[in-house]
Amino acid sequence: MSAPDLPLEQATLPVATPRQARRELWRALRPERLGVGLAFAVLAATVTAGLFIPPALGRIVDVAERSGTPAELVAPLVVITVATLVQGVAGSGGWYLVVRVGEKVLAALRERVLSRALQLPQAEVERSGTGDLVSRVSNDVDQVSEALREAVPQLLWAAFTVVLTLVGLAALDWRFALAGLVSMPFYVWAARGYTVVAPPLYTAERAAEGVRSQALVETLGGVETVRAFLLGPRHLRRVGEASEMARRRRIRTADTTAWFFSRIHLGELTGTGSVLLVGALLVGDGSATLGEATAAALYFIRLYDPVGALVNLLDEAQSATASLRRLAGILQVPVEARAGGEPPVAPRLSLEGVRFGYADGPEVVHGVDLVVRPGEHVALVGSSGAGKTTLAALAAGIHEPVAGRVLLGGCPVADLDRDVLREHVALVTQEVHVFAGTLAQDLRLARPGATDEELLAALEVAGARPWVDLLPEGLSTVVGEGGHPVTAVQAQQVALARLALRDPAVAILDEATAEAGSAGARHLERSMERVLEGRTALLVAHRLTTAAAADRVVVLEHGRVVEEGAPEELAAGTGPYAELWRAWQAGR
Ligand SMILES: Nc1ncnc2c1ncn2[C@@H]1O[C@H](COP(=O)(O)OP(=O)(O)OP(=O)(O)O)[C@@H](O)[C@H]1O
Repeated sequence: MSAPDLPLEQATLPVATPRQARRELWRALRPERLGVGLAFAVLAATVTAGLFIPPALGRIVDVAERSGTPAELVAPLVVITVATLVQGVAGSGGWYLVVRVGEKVLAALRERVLSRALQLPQAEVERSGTGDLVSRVSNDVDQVSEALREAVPQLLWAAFTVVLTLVGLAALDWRFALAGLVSMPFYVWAARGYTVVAPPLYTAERAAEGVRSQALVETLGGVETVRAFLLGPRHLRRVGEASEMARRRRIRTADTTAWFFSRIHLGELTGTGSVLLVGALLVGDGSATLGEATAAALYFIRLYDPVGALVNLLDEAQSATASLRRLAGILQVPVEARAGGEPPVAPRLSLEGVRFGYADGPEVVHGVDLVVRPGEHVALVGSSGAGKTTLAALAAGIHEPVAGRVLLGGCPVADLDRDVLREHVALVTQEVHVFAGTLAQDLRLARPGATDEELLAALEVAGARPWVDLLPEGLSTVVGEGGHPVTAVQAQQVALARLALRDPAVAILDEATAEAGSAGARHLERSMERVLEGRTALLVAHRLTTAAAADRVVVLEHGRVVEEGAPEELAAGTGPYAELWRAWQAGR
């Protein structure tokens, strides 16, 4: 395997524009607008209750200054107690409501992103690498979810507090509000600089994280090949370079954040100084009491926390926005527009002049013509790398040809709705997967409504009954990862049983007999024959006994059909198949 060095800035999936991201967020928020309204109302009530506390404290100062009676303290103390209680109760209620709505919105968004991720055109995933996709559905979802849980409730609380506290200051005396506003230019200066500078930094940071994930996935996913070809140092270097880039970008964003905070502190200093100065002047000329000046200073100090939180949140919001744009980016990738098309009438599969290449790589299938007639079993044979698996994926509509057409019953597969296509054509790849869960759940993935009897019948056809009947809890046995272990042959049989349940007219099978051992392989061959009976089938035959049982054999070499015909005729001839057949016989 040649492992060309990947450029660190490789193509990744698209990132949505801020507008597209807002549209996606709004789409997820819309069904929850009642909840959002209620949460807003409760949060506003909480903040309003808090506004009563500084003037009540101011009143206490005034009473103390003129040595008033203890009875005069009762009213302000009651106000403080009630306001504190309301703040506590309504505050936690509002918080709960916001978090609840946030979770619902996040769930809706995550579901849409995941379902779109599963529909992404294979070519797009090949081009951008699975690491980027994994990083988006893990890191970026985490980032947005953290923001919705923490940042959004705080952001709302902070915004309400700032606005309503300024109203409170103005209610005491408009000059206090004016003094408080002196700090604003510093905040705006900080915030504007940050909102302009930070977004590209965060986007770049996330992109570097995506590249690092990709490098890790490639190294760990292909660990055996990496070891076998002594590619460790090269992969380590690549992971190291990607990590270094992610680290450098993280530090750059952290530096920007530190700058931002220093401007905020300048704002706090100026604002508090101005309010105290105005307070002193107003008390001096008798237009305000000492208590009112105290209340004004308390009001302004109350702003520290929310403004600080806004700063923090601006930081988190920027970061979450970058993640949201990456998630929404997945939603912007057009899924192949399949108009629906007329469902195919006959299970006839034809490939006409099909050409294909992976991502930006060279062409690996060079103009293949192939017809599988209804009910016919055609075996694809050829040496490793000839293009058999690729051709099977093209026939199943997983890849789209760059030229030529794949037709099902005369209808171009590219025009067929995916669900219609899957109903008619099923693909069983070499990498069969037994999903964690009970055996029945695993099988019902193919046909959700199937009864236990139907499941058992399908297992019977796939030749799996002998071992399934011995399972401790039969169909309810948990199989796969963390459950009852299944062998490679058993996993294949489960896949074949799923195929029988799905009951497609056309089956495309990439035979995985390589690791099965010869006894297991013979077992599977019989299972396969039974499952394929009556169906149109295209088989990637790694074992020539499978090819010998087919109606027709197509020999592929270097992405081209070099020979085709009935297996016994070809075996008796002198062409490439006869050569493969003799080598196979000799090697048995
Ligand atoms: N995901 C991929 N990305 C890039 N190139 C690929 C990919 N999969 C296969 N190829 C290349 O396409 C060509 C055909 O490969 P393919 O797997 O279809 O051959 P095959 O005949 O099925 O081989 P095998 O019998 O070993 O499975 C090979 O040159 C291979 O390196």
